[in-house]
Amino acid sequence: MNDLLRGINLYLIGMMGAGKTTVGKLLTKQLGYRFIDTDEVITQVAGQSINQFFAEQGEEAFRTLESQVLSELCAHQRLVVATGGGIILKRTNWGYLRHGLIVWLDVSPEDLYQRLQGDTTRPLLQHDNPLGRLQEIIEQRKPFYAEADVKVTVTQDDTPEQVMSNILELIPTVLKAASKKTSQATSQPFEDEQN
Ligand SMILES: Nc1ncnc2c1ncn2[C@@H]1O[C@H](COP(=O)(O)OP(=O)(O)OP(=O)(O)O)[C@@H](O)[C@H]1O
Ligand SMILES: O=C(O)C1=C[C@@H](O)[C@@H](O)[C@H](O)C1
Ligand SMILES: [Mg+2]
Repeated sequence: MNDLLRGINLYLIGMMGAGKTTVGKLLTKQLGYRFIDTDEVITQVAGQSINQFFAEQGEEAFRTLESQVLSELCAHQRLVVATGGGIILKRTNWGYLRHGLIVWLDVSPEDLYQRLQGDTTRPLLQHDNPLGRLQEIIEQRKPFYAEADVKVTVTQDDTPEQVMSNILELIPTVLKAASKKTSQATSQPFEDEQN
């Protein structure tokens, strides 16, 4: 697997509570990679919690800092990056994410709700109807998440270890498909010349 990945970063995307942090940490052990969480970096850089940041500086300022953090991670290799749930919203972020392999953890709103019940650290869920809010956000974001290289559907019975091993199984299939495309593209001019 490490030979196949050649040190490229893995970017985990998905809704808040999808398991990016939990599964990301498991993946680093398996791959000998380092773990980075963009939300944690933002918290450190800003010197305040995500909730405080949203309340005092607003979501737009958060998104700007999030992009800045992501852009700096591209310079590094062998990282598993757990991204913030909304990282997919900015087009420019996709340019950074595409430096590595993008893995979408797709979890139903009902399962997310179960996991996040009582959690007060996600500002976008401080709402009268958090399940309805989750459903709404997922509907808006699905087309963006679906642009990932790998989609992993996570069911209620999948443990974090199972999710990790599903990801590790899927990665070679996309990497091989990509290298096939590249070799076909580079062999094309040659064939043209012979014709
Ligand atoms: N496969 C799983 N099955 C059951 N619970 C899980 C699974 N993966 C993660 N969890 C639990 O769900 C909660 C959210 O997980 P985690 O913090 O890893 O999500 P996240 O995607 O990093 O969220 P955020 O975007 O808000 O940082 C945690 O309590 C975690 O223990
Ligand atoms: O889904 C979102 O927009 C967010 C998810 C979290 O990871 C944090 O980045 C923040 O709470 C915003
Ligand atoms: Mg997280």
